[in-house]
Amino acid sequence: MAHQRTYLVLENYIGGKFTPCSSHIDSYDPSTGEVYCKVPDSGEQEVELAISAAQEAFPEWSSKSPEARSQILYKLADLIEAHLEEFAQAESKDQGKTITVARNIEIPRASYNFRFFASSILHHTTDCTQMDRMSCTHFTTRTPVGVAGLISPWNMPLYLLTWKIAPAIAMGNTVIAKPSEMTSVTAWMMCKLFDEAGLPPGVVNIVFGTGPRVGTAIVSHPNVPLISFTGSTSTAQYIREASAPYCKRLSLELGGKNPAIIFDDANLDECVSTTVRSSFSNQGEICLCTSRIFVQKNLYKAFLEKFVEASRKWKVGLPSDLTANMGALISKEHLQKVKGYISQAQKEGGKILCGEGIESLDIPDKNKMGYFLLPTVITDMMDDSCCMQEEIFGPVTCVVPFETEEEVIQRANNVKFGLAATVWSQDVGRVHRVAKKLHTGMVWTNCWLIRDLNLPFGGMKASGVGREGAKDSFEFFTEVKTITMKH
Ligand SMILES: NC(=O)C1=CN([C@@H]2O[C@H](COP(=O)(O)OP(=O)(O)OC[C@H]3O[C@@H](n4cnc5c(N)ncnc54)[C@H](O)[C@@H]3O)[C@@H](O)[C@H]2O)C=CC1
Ligand SMILES: N/C(=C\C=C\C(=O)O)C(=O)O
Repeated sequence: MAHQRTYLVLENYIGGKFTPCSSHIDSYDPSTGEVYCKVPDSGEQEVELAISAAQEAFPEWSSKSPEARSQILYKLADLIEAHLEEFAQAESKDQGKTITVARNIEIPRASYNFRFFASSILHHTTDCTQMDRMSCTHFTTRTPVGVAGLISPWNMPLYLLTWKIAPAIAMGNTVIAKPSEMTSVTAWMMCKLFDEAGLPPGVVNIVFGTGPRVGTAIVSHPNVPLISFTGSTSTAQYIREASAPYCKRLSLELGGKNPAIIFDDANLDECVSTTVRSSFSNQGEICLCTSRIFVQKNLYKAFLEKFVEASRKWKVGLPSDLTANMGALISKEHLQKVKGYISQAQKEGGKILCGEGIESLDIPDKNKMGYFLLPTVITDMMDDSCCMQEEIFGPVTCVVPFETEEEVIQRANNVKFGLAATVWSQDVGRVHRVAKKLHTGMVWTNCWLIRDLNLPFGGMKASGVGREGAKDSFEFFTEVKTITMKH
């Protein structure tokens, strides 16, 4: 008898109920290249139902006290934490990331996102000014905006989705959310917890499917006044155009081409180990990953030697391997795209020092069709080459020398993106000068990716519009009104 394959079949979550979909998209296990899950291929009809459910839930949810909403968010955080291991296993299988990253970083952060905004809404204040000469007091009020459209990517699935859902509902909005069709499993699992957490039906609706069908229907819907999106700059451009007729409020968190600037007085061991991490964490699939490393001439040779040695030790393995530093990339297409950049670099005169084409992968036979790639270090690249200008979003990084502070600032700024940078030096004055002159939304000095969720997260130039964080998300997810009282 022929062996019948069984798949994990996801359902939309609309108005507090799981609703099946008649057609599905194949979702692949990146470590084997095999289909293991079927994701609803929803369209306009499902989006309409979800927006209606969100509109219906809005009056009651938005009039709840912050304390009441906060309790529900805390409960949801507790429930995610109680199921941490199931979420971590599912995220690692669905995305290809290591179980270590899913278990120790991403799922705990998804739970913390709810806890963070559950607390932060209890401490909001609004502005008030006095105008005694006119016998007036002015003050502002803030109210939720309405139905929030939230679209998230595949690189940190639950972590980035909850970073949007938590502030949106904490401030009293209701939600239609669309995770990436490539990584929908943990969002679906989270829906199973909403009822137990006490979230009323319709407050969060999740519609699974592709960008062109579900995403387009959300961003061009007149009853969704606000869109928060994380993903590529090209999709963001489309969203700006599609939403323009409705004057929607947009928060766009996009790609980066993040420089590491390493001066010759930097602590070499620390900057090598952190820059390996910043280049290759999560397979280089984080918008904050370093992909251009500028090293001051006197340190260049020593840095390169140690950096290549450390990159070779950055172990690629199965996502379930506890000793692996890196798992599989998200998809076959993405793997081809990243490899394409490496070939292009060689055509443009680049020299590959380790990784793709130099060493071989050590992966079990049953995973040979998985989307694995070794951490790859390239030198001898011109600043205007593809690999130095475009977002690769994979484990590929370029190392180039520089001589002076002025020169490196100009070269680091010479890309269309402006998300994040790292600066390495023991000269405090220099660190401050350089950080101020970089055209990026975030600068980490002598460290990387240490986050205070209170402070603004986001980029300049093609890296985005708007910021997320305690105060910024409060402002984005609420409508402000100025009231003047004459007395
Ligand atoms: N966090 C980041 O900065 C991310 C950057 N990227 C960059 O984008 C490149 C392409 O990756 P993609 O998966 O194609 O990113 P993408 O921007 O197309 O996908 C992000 C989200 O947008 C949705 N989407 C796609 N088309 C849409 C549309 N027309 N309307 C509304 N939503 C839409 C997707 O379904 C997904 O949920 C990557 O190689 C990487 O360079 C991708 C994902 C995350
Ligand atoms: N937005 C992304 C990463 C965020 C990291 C953080 O909030 O700590 C991304 O990769 O798109």
